Amino acid sequence: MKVVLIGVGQAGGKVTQSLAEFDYEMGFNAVRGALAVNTARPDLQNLDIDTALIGQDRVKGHGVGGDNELGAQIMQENATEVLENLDGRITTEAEAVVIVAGLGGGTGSGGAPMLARELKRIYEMPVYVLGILPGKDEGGLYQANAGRSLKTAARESDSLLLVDNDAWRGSGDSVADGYKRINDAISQRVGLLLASGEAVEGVGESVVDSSEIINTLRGGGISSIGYASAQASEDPSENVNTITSVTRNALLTSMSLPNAVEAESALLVVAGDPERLSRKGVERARRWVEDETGSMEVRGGDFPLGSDKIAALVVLSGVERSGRVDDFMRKANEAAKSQGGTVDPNEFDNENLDSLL
Ligand SMILES: Nc1nc2c(ncn2[C@@H]2O[C@H](COP(=O)(O)OP(=O)(O)OP(=O)(O)O)[C@@H](O)[C@H]2O)c(=O)[nH]1
Repeated sequence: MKVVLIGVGQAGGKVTQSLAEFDYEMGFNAVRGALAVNTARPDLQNLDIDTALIGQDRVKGHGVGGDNELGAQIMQENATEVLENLDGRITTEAEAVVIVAGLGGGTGSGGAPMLARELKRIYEMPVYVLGILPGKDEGGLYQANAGRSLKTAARESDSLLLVDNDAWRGSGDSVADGYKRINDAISQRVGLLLASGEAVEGVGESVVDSSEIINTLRGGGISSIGYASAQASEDPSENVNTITSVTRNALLTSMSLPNAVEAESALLVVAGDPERLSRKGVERARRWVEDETGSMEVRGGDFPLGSDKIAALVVLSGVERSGRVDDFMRKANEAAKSQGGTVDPNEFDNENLDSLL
């Protein structure tokens, strides 16, 4: 799937750069444009992709210090300028736009949903938000910001792909090492998903294309992604079990939103050397995903890739009713109250979330 990426805020810019680099190094060419937008000048100076500094009149290039309402306002005032940076590429090259942001800060958390709204007013194509949830040890302001931003981003975009900062962090990692590992993991998983819709080798009926990604996410709400791989045998008949076991690992141990398995729809992409892939294995794994997620809408397909490994990439859509999202919203609500108690006590309850989605 050909996309334009727009990173908003510090985390958004870093992850966007990491995704663009992965796509370039792998030669996939799914990323047709990458722009980082921020209110903080120093965060942009560290990046090699195109950048746009906004809100200089308000914060003088210093960032919004976690104030996501200010982040949203600044984006609203500057959306036209941001879009001008990208217009040519969005209209001529892209099948979708992906906005990337950390949901805990100010610029990305407030700016990403606002930008999604502006893009949707102008373009027909899907607009997705890749949102990073603060880990459970991060401060109350981050949790409260993310709670608010999560609801709005899910409402304003065609799908909010959530990555929990605790999901792929190594146990002994420093904060910086942890970010590097998580950003690499995001790039690999999301990068492979985008590239899977662009596969050119061994084209056949079973190869995943962009429309399957778009249709899987069509229901809106919150989505998540997982990945696992294993060594493949040269004989495809010996890989039936390998395909089912990598699919189990991806869904049960490696999702970007852990413990959220129940879903409205799903996509299983099995990547590997076409000579080694087993149709029977892919179909068996796809049926297993149906049983596990309780979804009747599970798409499955291949991604031909020159490799001696087999990998499973699982995308779940409509996971907002999972206990994991409820838990997060409860904590965000408590954090919001302890930040000054200005939040409507019902704002984060589940029914309210349902009606917003
Ligand atoms: N995965 C990941 N998360 C990050 C990274 N950098 C920051 N974060 C997370 O992003 C959230 C903070 O958002 P930032 O992007 O730093 O903030 P911002 O949008 O630039 O907003 P302001 O700094 O308030 O102007 C926190 O939850 C951090 O843990 C990164 O490189 N990778």
